[in-house]
Amino acid sequence: MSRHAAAESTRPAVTATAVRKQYGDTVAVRDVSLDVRKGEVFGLIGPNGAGKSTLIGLLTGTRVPTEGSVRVFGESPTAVDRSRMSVLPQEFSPHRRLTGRELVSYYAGLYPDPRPVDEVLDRVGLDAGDAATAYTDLSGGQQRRVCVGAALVNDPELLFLDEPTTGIDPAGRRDVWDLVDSLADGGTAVVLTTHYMAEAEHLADRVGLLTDGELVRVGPPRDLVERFGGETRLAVRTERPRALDLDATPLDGRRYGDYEYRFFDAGPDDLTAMLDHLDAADIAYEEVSLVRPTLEDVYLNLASERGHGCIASAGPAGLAGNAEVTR
Ligand SMILES: Nc1ncnc2c1ncn2[C@@H]1O[C@H](COP(=O)(O)OP(=O)(O)OP(=O)(O)O)[C@@H](O)[C@H]1O
Repeated sequence: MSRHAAAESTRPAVTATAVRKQYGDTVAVRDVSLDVRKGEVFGLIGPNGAGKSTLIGLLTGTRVPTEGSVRVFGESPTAVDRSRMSVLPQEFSPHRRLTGRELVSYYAGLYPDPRPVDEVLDRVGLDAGDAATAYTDLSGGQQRRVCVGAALVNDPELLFLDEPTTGIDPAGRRDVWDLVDSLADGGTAVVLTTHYMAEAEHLADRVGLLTDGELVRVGPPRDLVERFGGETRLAVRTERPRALDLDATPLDGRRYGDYEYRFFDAGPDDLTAMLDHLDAADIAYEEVSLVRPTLEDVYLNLASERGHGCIASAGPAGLAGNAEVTR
C-alpha cells in the first residue's frame, strides 16, 4: 500500500475542529478544521504572522483554543502519553555547553523506551566529530540537526516540526527531507511548517495555506498547483537590456527588470514561435523557457489576493523550468 493510501485508511492522529485563537484583539487562528493521519506529511505554509506557530501550539496543547477543540489520538493533547508525540519548536535553544550526543542522550533519558542515541545521531547526519562538539560551537545547520534529533528520540507516532530546515544548507535540507520521508513511510504522522515552497512540494502529501489565521487552501500540492497556480509561462532573458519590443512579439507579455520578459498562457508552439521571432529580429538571448507553475505561484497568487503585497511583488521566480533552450 502506498504511503498516501495508508494515510487515508487510518483514523486521524490529530484533529482540529473549528479552532480559534485570539490574543486580545488579534485573531491568530480562525475556525481552522483539519486532520492528519498516520503516515501523512501535512505541510503548513503562509506568510509571517499567518498563525502557523500558534496553530502548532494549539495542536500540541501548549496553547489553549479560545474556541473549538483539538484531539490527539482521540484525547486532549495535554493528556496524550508524551512518548507518542514530539514537537520541534521554531525557537528551541538547548543547553549550549553540552555536546550533540549529550543533548540527544539527555532527551532520550526522558522516555521509557527511546531510540538508540547513535542511531538518532546517524539519522540526522551528525558524525562522531559533530556529536562530540559543544552545541555552542556547532554551525546553525548542525545545531538544527541536533534539535531534530532531540525531537526524534522518543520515536513519536506524531511529530510536529516548526520550520525544521531553517538555517540548514541545501544538502543538509535534503538529508532532513529524506529523514521525514522515511519517518512517514514508517507510519509517523508529520505536521511541519516551512517557508520553503520546494520543501512543502517535495515532502507534503497535503499542504494547508494559512493566511491571516485562516486555512484558505488545503490539498495535495499537485492539485493546488493545477487549480490555483495559474498558466504555464514563457520566459525570455535577453543578453542586452530592453532588447525586446513587446509590440512586435508574437505573444502578449510583460517585462520584469531590464532583461526578463514573461508571456502568459504559453505552450510549446509559442516557444517555437518566440525562438523564430528572436532569430528573425536578431535579438540575442540567454534563455528561453516554458515555466510551469509551482506551489510558489499558488502562494504568491494567494498572497496577492489577500493584499500581502510585499510578498506578491517579490518579482518573477527564476527562469529555470522545463523545455529550456539556452545559448
Ligand atoms: N503570545 C502572543 N501574544 C499576542 N500575540 C501573539 C502571540 N503569539 C502570536 N501572536 C500574534 O498572532 C499572530 C500569528 O503569529 P504566529 O507566530 O502564529 O505566526 P506564524 O505564521 O508562525 O509566523 P512566522 O512565519 O513569522 O513564524 C501574529 O499576529 C502574532 O503577532
